[in-house]
Amino acid sequence: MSDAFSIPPDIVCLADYERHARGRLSEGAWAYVAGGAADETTLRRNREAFDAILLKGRVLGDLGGGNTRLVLFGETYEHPIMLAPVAHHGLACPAAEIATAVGAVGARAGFVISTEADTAIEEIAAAATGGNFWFQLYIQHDRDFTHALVERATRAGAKAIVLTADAPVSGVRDRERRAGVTPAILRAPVNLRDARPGPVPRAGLGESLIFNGFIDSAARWEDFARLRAATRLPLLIKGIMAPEDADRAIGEGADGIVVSNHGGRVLDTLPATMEALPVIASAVAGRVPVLVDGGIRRGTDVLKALACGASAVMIGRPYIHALAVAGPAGVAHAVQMLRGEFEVAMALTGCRTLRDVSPRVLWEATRSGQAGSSREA
Ligand SMILES: Cc1cc2nc3c(=O)[nH]c(=O)nc-3n(C[C@H](O)[C@H](O)[C@H](O)COP(=O)(O)O)c2cc1C
Ligand SMILES: CC(C)CC(=O)C(=O)O
Repeated sequence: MSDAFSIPPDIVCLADYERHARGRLSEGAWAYVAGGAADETTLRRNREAFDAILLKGRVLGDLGGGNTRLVLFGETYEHPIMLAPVAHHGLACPAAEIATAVGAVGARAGFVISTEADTAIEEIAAAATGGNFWFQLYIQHDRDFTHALVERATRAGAKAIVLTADAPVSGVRDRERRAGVTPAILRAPVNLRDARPGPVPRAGLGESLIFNGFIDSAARWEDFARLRAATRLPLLIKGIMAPEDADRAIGEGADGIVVSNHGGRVLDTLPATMEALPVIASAVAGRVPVLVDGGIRRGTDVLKALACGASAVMIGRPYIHALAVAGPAGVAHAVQMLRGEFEVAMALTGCRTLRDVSPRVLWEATRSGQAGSSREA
């Protein structure tokens, strides 16, 4: 019998964690974690886009002394794989974000704590000692509280703030509704306990719910400007899917952007992030680091993302699966496997360090758009 913290022996890749996790989570929790918006077109596409890109194998290069190290916002990371902000780790593991933080430190992975974490920021920070964590921000109706939250994360040692901008309203979550998921399956977000609640939007038959309530308190560019003025930490915007928004983000003082469609969970029929990345990286043209997430499941995906202009990648669902199956050891193991696969992919495409990763590792005919990596020669 395996207990919660032992790694099942048949796990050799991230898909194996997914298979095991499905058997461990309730039907509702599975629908919440695995699901995407509406018909899940974007969710599927995130994967398909990676598979459509082919690599160019290279031989007999001198790869001695290689490594996967990078510097991001002044901090050194051993590899470019980070844990994306994911709400409510308590769904997957009783120790919630504490377990994730321990696993992240073990695997030397940067960890982005969600605003909707199930654990106090300070407690997660204590568990993350020795590693780097960032804080993901959802701007709350109560703007003063929002700024106090950023201040808290800063005091706790966050190395960057990631403003998630792509979910001002919730996506159309058919899978969750079919599974009968209600907010009751989630713990109340502990870090938001002291926020002044906004008005509860209500709409009668024939009235607009979104435009009669939700959208009024949604974050805007003015909020970003206020945040920019209030924090000295590196500030990134997550959820950029248009080159125009990337350009504006940089113009407004963003230190980095995350090309993300929220794992296909918000607006269905957005392109895959790997379809958008080359276009956006080209518009950014090396002015700030570009990160990407969505559908990364193999080391070859990490290589493709970096070749298309990303400085680093984030994974979401895969580490939640690992957390559900094997707690902190699972998180560390999942990242370690992905990093190992990435190193194999680097070696077999002739890359000694991340500087060598460029569009040249991609088979020409399968490259979409033009990548604008600052590493490109
Ligand atoms: C269960 C779940 C909860 C999420 N919660 C958040 C969140 O609180 N904040 C956020 O910015 N993104 C959130 N995301 C999106 C992730 O940060 C990330 O963009 C996405 O999971 C990447 O795709 P992947 O799961 O295919 O790796 C969540 C994703 C999942 C699956
Ligand atoms: C609590 C939610 C807003 C978290 C989220 O971003 C998601 O479920 O995708």
